Amino acid sequence: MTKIAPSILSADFAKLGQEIKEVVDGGADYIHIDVMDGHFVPNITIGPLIVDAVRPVTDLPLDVHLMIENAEQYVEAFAKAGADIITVHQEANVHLHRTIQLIKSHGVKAGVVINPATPSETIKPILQDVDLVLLMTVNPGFGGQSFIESVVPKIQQISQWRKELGLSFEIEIDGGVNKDTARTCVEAGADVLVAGSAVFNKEDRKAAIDAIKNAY
Ligand SMILES: O=C(CO)[C@H](O)[C@H](O)COP(=O)(O)O
Ligand SMILES: [Co+2]
Repeated sequence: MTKIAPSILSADFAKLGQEIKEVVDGGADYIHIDVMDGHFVPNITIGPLIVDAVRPVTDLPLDVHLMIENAEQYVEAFAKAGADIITVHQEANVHLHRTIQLIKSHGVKAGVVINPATPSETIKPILQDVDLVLLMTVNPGFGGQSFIESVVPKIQQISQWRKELGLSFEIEIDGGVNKDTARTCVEAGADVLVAGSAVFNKEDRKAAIDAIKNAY
């Protein structure tokens, strides 16, 4: 069963707890939290303080997507705040293997992320060490962008390598996922779909989640 991870980037932050409860009740599997630093991406969003604040709201896994430089400096704070999964960008982590091991040392699942223009080959050496691979289908930084179709062959490639290497990491897709693009992702091998605007920009969150789930 493919999982849905609503991204709180498109939620109303003035009532974040209530917003999260609505997607939990609506059938969400993970809560996706987009952390941006204004350096790696041209936007600033959430820090460990907010992760700590939402931790008591739900028992669902908190899936923390770090779009930041110097991620290793902040891993401990996000782990202590209650992250269950921490993903870091290949493009922003020169010592990627070290950062992945650091995340795991805190008892948190570790994932690697690549941007749409980054080739899959750049993460092949780390596949055996990760719990999750996140493929961006938009350029990171903002919600509400259009799905970049040319990433689909990378989903197929990562799925094929997972099979050939006998690995069991999850494949997550992030950016422009909605009821029209979900099926392509799932057919290519996705296990987890992040959806921000397609869920939080709709009045009825359960109906929005169901519409995505019913599309594949
Ligand atoms: O990482 C992200 C942006 O960098 C977000 O998770 C993503 O864009 C979700 O928003 P939407 O579903 O509206 O595209
Ligand atoms: Co994200």
